[in-house]
Amino acid sequence: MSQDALQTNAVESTPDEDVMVSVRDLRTYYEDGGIFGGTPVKAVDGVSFDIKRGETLGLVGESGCGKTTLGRTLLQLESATGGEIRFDDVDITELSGSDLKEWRRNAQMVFQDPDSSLNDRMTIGEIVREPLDVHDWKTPRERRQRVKELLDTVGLQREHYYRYPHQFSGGQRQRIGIARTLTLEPDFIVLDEPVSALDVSVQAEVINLLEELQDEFDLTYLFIAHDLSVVRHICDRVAVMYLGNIMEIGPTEELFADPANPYTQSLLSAIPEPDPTAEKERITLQGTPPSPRYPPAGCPFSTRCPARIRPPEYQDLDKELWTKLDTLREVLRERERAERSITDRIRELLGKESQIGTIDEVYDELFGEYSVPSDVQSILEEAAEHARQDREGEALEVLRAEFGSICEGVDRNRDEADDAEPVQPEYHVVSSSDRRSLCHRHESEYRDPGQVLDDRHR
Ligand SMILES: Nc1ncnc2c1ncn2[C@@H]1O[C@H](COP(=O)(O)OP(=O)(O)OP(=O)(O)O)[C@@H](O)[C@H]1O
Repeated sequence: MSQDALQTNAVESTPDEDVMVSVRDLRTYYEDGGIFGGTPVKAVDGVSFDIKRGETLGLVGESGCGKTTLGRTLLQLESATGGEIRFDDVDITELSGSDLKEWRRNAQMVFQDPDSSLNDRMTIGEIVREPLDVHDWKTPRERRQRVKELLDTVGLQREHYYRYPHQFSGGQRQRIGIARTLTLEPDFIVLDEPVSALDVSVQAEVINLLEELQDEFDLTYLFIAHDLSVVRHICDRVAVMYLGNIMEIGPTEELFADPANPYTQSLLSAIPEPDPTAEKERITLQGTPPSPRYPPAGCPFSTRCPARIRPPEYQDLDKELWTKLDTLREVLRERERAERSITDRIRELLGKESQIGTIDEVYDELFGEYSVPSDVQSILEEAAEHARQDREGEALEVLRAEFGSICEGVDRNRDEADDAEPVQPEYHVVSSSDRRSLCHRHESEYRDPGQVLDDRHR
């Protein structure tokens, strides 16, 4: 591992013989292919973690946070833009040609949707046998024999060899997909939402099968899922992703029982409490996740964080006004990223009012009947001036410089040069089991995120 990787995003740094997969500062960007280069989508934006041999690491987070891209990059189905992926000490991002093909035998993927991942024109036998054919494994007779054994292993029958996918139920089809991934005896499998498309009644059967197979064949899993209760059941450790970053990673039970990161706390607060009298209020997140093409400066969660640190001079600002300022910034971000339609642009050119609504209407709605202190008012005026000229980015910069904190990358202890790099959050060890969380709140001069959220939401 390079020293650089350690410093930029060290999630886990202790060398461990049990480590099978070691990921350091991994980035996967999708370029948009435009002739001018364009701004890439930062689907995975600098993650570091280890997966131990035989364990199941869960990967959770809202839609679009980069889970599938990360899983696909680990298998080299997407190329990494930067960083390292070591499997048993071989950096697989450097492999190509026959070395990559040979390595691929060790690592497979089970997909969410068994309907679209199975070719309806092939028999079950052909589908499961295909990886053996590609790798020219032994004789055709031995291949047939191996496939029949695998059908047995995943709870199907040998006679199913000559049938077609449409003759099977969703759960059976997922078993076929799983049999196919096992053909080349892999060590590592990425399970991408393997039960989300199945009826609840068959989800448990497939989960049980995956657990049995793990024991029988010493498999190591990366388990990608939306359903947090399934993750809690099956995973040894969990990584919580947001906007291409891992916000928290640690042992499952501990992370569910006592989440440290404000994002994990928000995500888990959406799970219904088994005890309806429990006094836990749901944390409702403001706005939508930012575009991974334009992640915010500083902490990736800063635009929505319910525990965001305020600058000292605004510590006592009225909560309602603070929320309105947050809403204004969210509106400006939306306007900044709104792809204005051609008609909109023509209307503007012709001097007609834009459909997005003028910034003055927004201001009126938010602050019209509110008595804003004069120091805040003058900043709002300055921002409005930019926004009226469609310079939302500059308006946002004015607001960030004044109301932003370390969470948004603003370091108030240094003279902010125009080109100063925003301050990035670092990982903090938050438990004796080496659980880590990416949040400035864990620094000693701030109140812990849990305390802040307790005050505000419980
Ligand atoms: N081939 C691609 N080209 C460009 N952008 C992509 C591509 N694949 C994914 N993305 C973008 O990368 C980001 C991460 O997507 P990804 O599918 O990895 O997220 P996810 O967490 O797996 O989402 P979901 O839970 O909905 O499957 C998204 O903004 C997505 O739109």
